[in-house]
Amino acid sequence: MGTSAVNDRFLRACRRQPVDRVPVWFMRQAGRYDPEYRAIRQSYTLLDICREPELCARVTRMPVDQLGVDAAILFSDIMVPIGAMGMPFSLQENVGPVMERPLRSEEDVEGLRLFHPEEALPYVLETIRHLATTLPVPLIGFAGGPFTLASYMVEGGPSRDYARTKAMMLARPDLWHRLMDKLARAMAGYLRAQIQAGCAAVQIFDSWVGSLSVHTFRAHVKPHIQQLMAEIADLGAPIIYFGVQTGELLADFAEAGATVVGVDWRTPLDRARKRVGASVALQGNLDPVSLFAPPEALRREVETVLQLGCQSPGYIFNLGHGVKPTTDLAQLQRVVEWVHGFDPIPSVGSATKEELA
Ligand SMILES: Cc1c2[nH]c(c1CCC(=O)O)Cc1[nH]c(c(CCC(=O)O)c1C)Cc1[nH]c(c(CCC(=O)O)c1C)Cc1[nH]c(c(C)c1CCC(=O)O)C2
Repeated sequence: MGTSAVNDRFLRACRRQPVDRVPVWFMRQAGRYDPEYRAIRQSYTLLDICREPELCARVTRMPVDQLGVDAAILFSDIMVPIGAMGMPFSLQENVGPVMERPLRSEEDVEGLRLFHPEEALPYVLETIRHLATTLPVPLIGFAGGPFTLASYMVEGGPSRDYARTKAMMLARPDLWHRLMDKLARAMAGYLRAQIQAGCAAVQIFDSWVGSLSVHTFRAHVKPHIQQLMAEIADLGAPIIYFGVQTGELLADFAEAGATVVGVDWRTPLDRARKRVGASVALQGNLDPVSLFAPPEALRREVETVLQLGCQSPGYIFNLGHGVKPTTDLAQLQRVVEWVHGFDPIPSVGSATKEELA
């Protein structure tokens, strides 16, 4: 692990160190846009792939070989550990996670198990151990954020307004805090195990946390996120915290202990930088829909994002949310080429090209 043969520009950017080129990877970079992935999905469900370490490692590696990205993200789903906590679910095509039975009562919360990752999800850790010694780039592990996981558990599936989740939060703050505390502790244990198995960094996908007002986020979620990140900080792996529509929460994300703050496309990266300060790195934030534009128009979008991102040290190029299933693979390849062709030097202040060589 961590040998010099591994391309480390992603980890350097996480730590706000000078880089030779801007690192790039894509949220949801393994998936349906890729014909090879679709072919595998003819014979295996998503959860089948997760449970087969060799196949899972192959799927994780595909975007590294095909796109030339600077990091791999473990192929899994934020719901995988929710099964291990005792809540069965299915992943339904074009819908998302659907719970067998939603979580609604005091007893439901008490019944959630704090699982041992090595016992409950050995195949995840086996996949990581295999990848950590064979990938040419760092491997990112991940977990869902407590609010986002709770939203699936309480609603029973995807939701537009998270009405039941917010109702529990406001009507039963005691119960809500017990649920958040359990989820934060379970995900901290899960992320610790992933890092110990060989993940070089982790991302917390709190995709739907941007649906909260700033004051409800601070009162009902932030302490648990802070706790989660504090519980894994001693391992030294960068922690990326990301959610959609979280422009107003970015300063709180940095304050809660993130090493890297993920930004969606609505907030310009220079504005995000002003909000988070100089002590964290930024990741984002090309609108995933711009990948449907003709190459010349896409290129202009990529350049704009790069110029804003590179104004300060510590920048990782990514989309503002996941790759859409109908995206053309060639467009992603072009983006990687353009990002790697961009001169990041203005972003590193006093360092010269010779010093970096
Ligand atoms: C909210 C969320 C989920 N899962 C995830 C999130 C957070 C990220 C985000 O906001 O996009 C995270 C996730 N899910 C998946 C990954 C794999 C790693 C990667 O390539 O990024 C990651 C990081 C595989 C997957 N997870 C899923 C797919 C697509 C379906 C499939 O291939 O069978 C993949 C590749 C299914 C899934 N699982 C979930 C949804 C909403 C869906 C999509 C439903 C659909 O459109 O069909 C829950």
